[in-house]
Amino acid sequence: MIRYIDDLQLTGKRVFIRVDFNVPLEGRRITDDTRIREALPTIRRALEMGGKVILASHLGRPKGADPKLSTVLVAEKLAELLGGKHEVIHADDCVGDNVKKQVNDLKAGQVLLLENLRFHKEEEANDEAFSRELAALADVYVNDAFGTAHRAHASTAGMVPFVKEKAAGLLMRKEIEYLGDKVLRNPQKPFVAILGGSKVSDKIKVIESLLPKVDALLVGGAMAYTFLKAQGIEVGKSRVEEGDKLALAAKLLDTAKRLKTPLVLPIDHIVCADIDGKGPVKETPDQVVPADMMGLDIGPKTRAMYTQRIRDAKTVIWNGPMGRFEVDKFAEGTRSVAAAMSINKDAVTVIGGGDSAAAVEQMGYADKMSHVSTGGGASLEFLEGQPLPGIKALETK
Ligand SMILES: Nc1ncnc2c1ncn2[C@@H]1O[C@H](COP(=O)(O)OP(=O)(O)O)[C@@H](O)[C@H]1O
Ligand SMILES: O=C(OP(=O)(O)O)[C@H](O)COP(=O)(O)O
Repeated sequence: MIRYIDDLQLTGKRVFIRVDFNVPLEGRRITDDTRIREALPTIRRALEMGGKVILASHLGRPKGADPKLSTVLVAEKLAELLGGKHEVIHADDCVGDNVKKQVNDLKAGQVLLLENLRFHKEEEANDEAFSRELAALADVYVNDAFGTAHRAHASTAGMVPFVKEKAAGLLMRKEIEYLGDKVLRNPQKPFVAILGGSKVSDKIKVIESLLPKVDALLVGGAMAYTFLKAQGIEVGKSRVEEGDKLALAAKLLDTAKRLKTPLVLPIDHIVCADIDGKGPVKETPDQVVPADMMGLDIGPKTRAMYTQRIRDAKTVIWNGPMGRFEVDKFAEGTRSVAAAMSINKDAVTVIGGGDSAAAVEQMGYADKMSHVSTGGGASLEFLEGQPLPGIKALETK
């Protein structure tokens, strides 16, 4: 059983909230603040409940203390997003006497954001002494960092047993509710999964786990070419995972056949000799990619077929773009899937993080989905059916 923040008494208590503020940066600019905005409900709730709020996150993958990856930038953005109603104090470390003093001095309504947890290598090593130091800052532990829940680190797992009370935050609750309850455990039928992106090897477990549950699995992106080649179809210069991945794709096609679950592949493509779309771009009449070309997006017939499947579904989960969407000429497949999902108001529509979440955000469809996960790797591992360490650590008997 997992308790949620609303189940606790927070008045006057030191509430340590593990958030995922690992936001994309360009120099000193945060290019997407979604993860900060998604943590606001939990932060506000903890403040309303009278807690002394301590926030902790990693940012990037620093080797030791790296000023370019200081959470100070995030503190500024957070203060702005809180509408100037709460003072956000930045601590220049995440453990030590200074931080302890800052925690003790916290006043009602103030928020303390700790320095990047990964400035200490002990965070990723899940070191016990470091975990105890973090735990010593808190009366209550709240995990709202779904995006990092697949990591067993000090702040997501190690420290939890050393804090008196523990609970999940509101974002964590939303992620578990959509990805777990509404998709994995109790999907309304027809249930359609759409998988794209580039690597079959990264998504193999998700495909295996979803095949017995879905009514159809639609494949797009570079991954489709590994499946087509495994069936002996000419794919030209398209990106393919060779060797044992072809055998793996063939095995998955067999599994789908045995389960009588349609594993649907593109029936036409947008092709070009150049991955960035320099040179002529063509539509193929069928599944075959010309020898000197690459398949870079699904074609119009495939778009229509996938749109129809999505239109008839009651649950849709999508992970991975349908083509090289970063180049406008190859973005139509990804856009049409996003559009079809956004129009189907009768369905639960869930985007499984990563590139597809970035694509729907960029294309303006994000607020039309039932849920857009804040986790890339985490949502994939969740959909594989694995218990995530950050969620497991919250379980009570
Ligand atoms: N047909 C294709 N050919 C080459 N690259 C592709 C193709 N389809 C998708 N991609 C690229 O795959 C990348 C995403 O792959 P991946 O990392 O597996 O997805 P995700 O991050 O959603 O899990 C994107 O950069 C996209 O441009
Ligand atoms: O951004 C994250 O993962 P994601 O890019 O897979 O969504 C998380 O913050 C985890 O970061 P990590 O992959 O450096 O452990």
